[in-house]
Amino acid sequence: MWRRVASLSSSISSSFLAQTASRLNTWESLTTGIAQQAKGVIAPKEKTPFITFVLGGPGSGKGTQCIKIVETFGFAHLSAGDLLRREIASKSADGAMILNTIKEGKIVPSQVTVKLIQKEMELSDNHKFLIDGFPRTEENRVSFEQIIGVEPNVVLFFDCPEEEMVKRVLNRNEGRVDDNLETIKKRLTVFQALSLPVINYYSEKGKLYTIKAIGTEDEIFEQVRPIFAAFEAIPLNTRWNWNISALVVVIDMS
Ligand SMILES: Nc1ncnc2c1ncn2[C@@H]1O[C@H](COP(=O)(O)OP(=O)(O)OP(=O)(O)O)[C@@H](O)[C@H]1O
Ligand SMILES: Nc1ccn([C@H]2C[C@H](O)[C@@H](COP(=O)(O)O)O2)c(=O)n1
Ligand SMILES: [Mg+2]
Repeated sequence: MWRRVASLSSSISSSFLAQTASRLNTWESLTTGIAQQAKGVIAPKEKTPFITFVLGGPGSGKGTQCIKIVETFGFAHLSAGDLLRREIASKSADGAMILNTIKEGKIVPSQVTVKLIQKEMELSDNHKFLIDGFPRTEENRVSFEQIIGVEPNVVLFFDCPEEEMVKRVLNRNEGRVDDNLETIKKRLTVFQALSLPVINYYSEKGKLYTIKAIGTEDEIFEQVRPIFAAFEAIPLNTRWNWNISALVVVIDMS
């Protein structure tokens, strides 16, 4: 089990180390569910998680492209909207509140959504996550950082004209309660007001990859493919989080 974190460089700031140690501890806590399933045998995650946030307006093609990324690059796909819809279907305590929020085109309180994402991450054997439709707001973003304790490695933004998004959503035909003109208008307003600031935040951090989300599904995927191919090409020992692997030694005390 991972127990201690030791510095290789005296020039590393204590706050950096505290942040790094906190991230490792959080990832260790994410393994708890798996460890419990393994009947007391503690099984640490062997790899640092690689997190991709998938952003874009309603109908921009996030879910469609996530399926292709999963097929090609082996990510686990966690759709925030699907997790919320599952809560509604299971008639959980939050189900009615979530249904009303989605019908109104509004955003569900962050703690509810982040807890659902956290549970899925804990249960997954994968370490590469596509988190689709999240974070939709600054509150979502901060809540994820506080509860999960990690930041995304990559943020994809599917940039699509509004008329095209409306057309796609109205043609989707999956029986979604929010696929109607009235709710779509509200969702587009929420996207402009609350989601664009998150996209700008990641742009300033240098993590944003903007995809022109018009054309065929395959044409769009050809813009997505090189982003992940580039990460695949990075050598294993430096791939996921160079600052952690380069500066910190984790001593195995098991
Ligand atoms: N490039 C494309 N051209 C035409 N239609 C597309 C394209 N990509 C996806 N679609 C279709 O548009 C609809 C919306 O796509 P999708 O569900 O992937 O969007 P989304 O971004 O996940 O939307 P939401 O945020 O509402 O979940 C679907 O019916 C899908 O089949
Ligand atoms: N972070 C999120 C993601 C989704 N929701 C709610 C509100 C959305 O309109 C709806 C559908 O999501 P989608 O399937 O389009 O990604 O789910 C939210 O409140 N917070
Ligand atoms: Mg979707």
